[in-house]
Amino acid sequence: MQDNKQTVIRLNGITYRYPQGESLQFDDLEVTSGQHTLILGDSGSGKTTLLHILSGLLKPETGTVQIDGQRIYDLPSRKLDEFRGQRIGLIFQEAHLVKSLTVKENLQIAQGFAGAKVDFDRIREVLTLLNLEHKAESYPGKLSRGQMQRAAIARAVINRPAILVADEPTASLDDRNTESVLSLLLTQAEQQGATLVVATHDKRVKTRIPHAYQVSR
Ligand SMILES: Nc1ncnc2c1ncn2[C@@H]1O[C@H](COP(=O)(O)OP(=O)(O)OP(=O)(O)O)[C@@H](O)[C@H]1O
Repeated sequence: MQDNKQTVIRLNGITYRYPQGESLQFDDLEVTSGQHTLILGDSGSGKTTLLHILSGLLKPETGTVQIDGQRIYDLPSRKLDEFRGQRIGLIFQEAHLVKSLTVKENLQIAQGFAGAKVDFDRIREVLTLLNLEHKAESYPGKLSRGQMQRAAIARAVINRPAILVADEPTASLDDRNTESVLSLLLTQAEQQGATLVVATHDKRVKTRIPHAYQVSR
């Protein structure tokens, strides 16, 4: 049911070098709306680096990153932060929820970062979708691992991003939890109209997301 094929991510001529590291080079990539994509590659090949680059967190040494047609590194940093908050939902290995804030407050600040007004109806809706409404007033330290993961997904989707970026979301999960996290990500992406980009080594993920991009050194 894809009614349009707009390009949501376009990477051209990307290279990056960490201080004292070797230069990482990435093939060009184009992802169209709804074309969920796996980022594959050996350990250390640069998958996390690429996710940071396409999310506006790490400026590449060369090349351009376009999200929804916007060259993101042409934006001044405040605008880039706002753009990221609006268009990109990030789910990294550590949940990075603010520990001193409740789950609900974490979602409020995510709305604030995107320059949006706090929308309690939306917060309630997302918490309900992710089966977390009973944890709205809990602090992250009081959540189980699975609840923490769902809270991270809630925060990632709260602003209805065009792109959902997840780094190894199933690492160290058993088959059952892998299946449930994958279903959650895919369902959330479908429901929110987002395109999913997932970096993984996990063979179990490959069967669910056929479009793949290979990172190699
Ligand atoms: N902060 C950093 N400072 C210096 N070098 C780094 C830094 N982060 C990553 N690197 C190096 O950059 C290369 C790519 O790392 P990256 O984390 O992107 O790989 P990856 O494919 O995500 O690996 P893994 O699958 O093991 O998580 C590696 O050689 C790594 O050692």
